[in-house]
Amino acid sequence: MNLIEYPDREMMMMSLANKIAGELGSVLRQKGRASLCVPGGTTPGPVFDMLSAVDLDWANVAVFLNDERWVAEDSPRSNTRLLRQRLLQDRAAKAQLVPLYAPVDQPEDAMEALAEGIAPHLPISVLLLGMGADMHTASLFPGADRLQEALAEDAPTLLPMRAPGADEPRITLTAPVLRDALNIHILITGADKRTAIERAASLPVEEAPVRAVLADATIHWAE
Ligand SMILES: O=C(O)[C@H](O)[C@@H](O)[C@H](O)[C@H](O)COP(=O)(O)O
Repeated sequence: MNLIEYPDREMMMMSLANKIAGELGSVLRQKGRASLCVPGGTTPGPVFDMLSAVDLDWANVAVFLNDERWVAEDSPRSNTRLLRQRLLQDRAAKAQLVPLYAPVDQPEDAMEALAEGIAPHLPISVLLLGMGADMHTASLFPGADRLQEALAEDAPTLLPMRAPGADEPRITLTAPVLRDALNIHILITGADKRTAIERAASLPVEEAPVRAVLADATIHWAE
């Protein structure tokens, strides 16, 4: 497992923001455009703040979430809201936000249209993921209703997901789409998540969905 341990969170966030900016810059130089796929949740905010100030050709960067909670965009639980507030600011305000949410009742009602929006931006140039202590990543939760479908090699780009560990219905990128990313980073903090990711390496993917991306990922950890 490729895990980098940092002396503290601030150094980790700075170093990761630099790494992501470097990888985006190199894809932009090669292809003229790039995509950045990021998690919501409580951990990545400081990386977003630092990235938003970086001098990059943001106008040619498509930004989208790993997964979204099916709540209105003004809900404090909305990952899209977090993206708008913390990443799509300053220089990064020029980036193109590709939605993973639409104001309809259920994720099923918007899934096809949202997947069509994502398709032109695949494969993902830089993928940043979070992880829960239950070893879920994106909304690939252990025990989720459509986990098997989302782990399949021929999974569609997006799937709706409902899980005991999730408060609301979700929509998520599926395992093959995540795994195809050119650069994969997992950002975790705290002793619980360190233990969890180490356990994940020896568990079946159905019990530890993060395992679907582990082989190709760099894990960034600080206490
Ligand atoms: O919408 C979400 O919840 C995320 O995208 C999810 O996969 C997240 O990365 C983990 O749950 C970790 O969340 P924390 O950083 O809040 O622990």
